[in-house]
Amino acid sequence: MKLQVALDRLTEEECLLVLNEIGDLAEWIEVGTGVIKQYGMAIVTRIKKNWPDAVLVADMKTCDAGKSESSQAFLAGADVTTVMAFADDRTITEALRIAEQQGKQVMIDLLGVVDVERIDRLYELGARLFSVHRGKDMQEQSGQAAADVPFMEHLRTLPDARFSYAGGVNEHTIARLVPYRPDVLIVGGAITGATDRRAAAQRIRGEMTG
Ligand SMILES: O=C(CO)[C@H](O)[C@H](O)COP(=O)(O)O
Repeated sequence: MKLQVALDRLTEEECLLVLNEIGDLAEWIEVGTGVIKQYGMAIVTRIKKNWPDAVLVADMKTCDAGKSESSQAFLAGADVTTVMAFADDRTITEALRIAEQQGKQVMIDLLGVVDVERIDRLYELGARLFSVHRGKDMQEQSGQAAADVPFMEHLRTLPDARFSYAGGVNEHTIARLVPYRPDVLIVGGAITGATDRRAAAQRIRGEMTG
């Protein structure tokens, strides 16, 4: 299980500061959608240059123009770009085609998906990396997304499929996720918003392996 640290709602300098503090504890680094909107693709390039060994995820959340947005992300230095599961099939296939051409990956964000049939269709289209995602605004409601567990169980049955889990993961909620063996755990605020970020990241890593 890999740790992906999500850089969300931070300034460029804060992103670099966070990575200096905890970058060695995360195998995957995500440049958040809002950060990309604020600073453009240049911040993806800058982070890749400073952290060349990490798997760099540009959280583009593409929902149209799959070819051009995926190309943009990969050209900037991303290893993985995100595409929304509800996008048109053509958007998905174009993003997957560009990724394959360039030896990169597309992570399909399942935010908003309510049935496993869509997951099966995405798999049929060639998607192999998924993100089970409980959105920031969804987290305002109590409880977990009803589909989280069925989605994780279903994804485990698909040959070669890998998945991440994102949304409200912290040292308390992690215990319920570990049994489903996500390939990547995405953690944003619980690390970036902690007073002692390194201690928080270390505790989360401890929960992942322990
Ligand atoms: O949009 C995201 C992933 O697509 C966020 O980066 C992810 O949900 C992490 O957020 P947090 O841990 O703060 O809830």
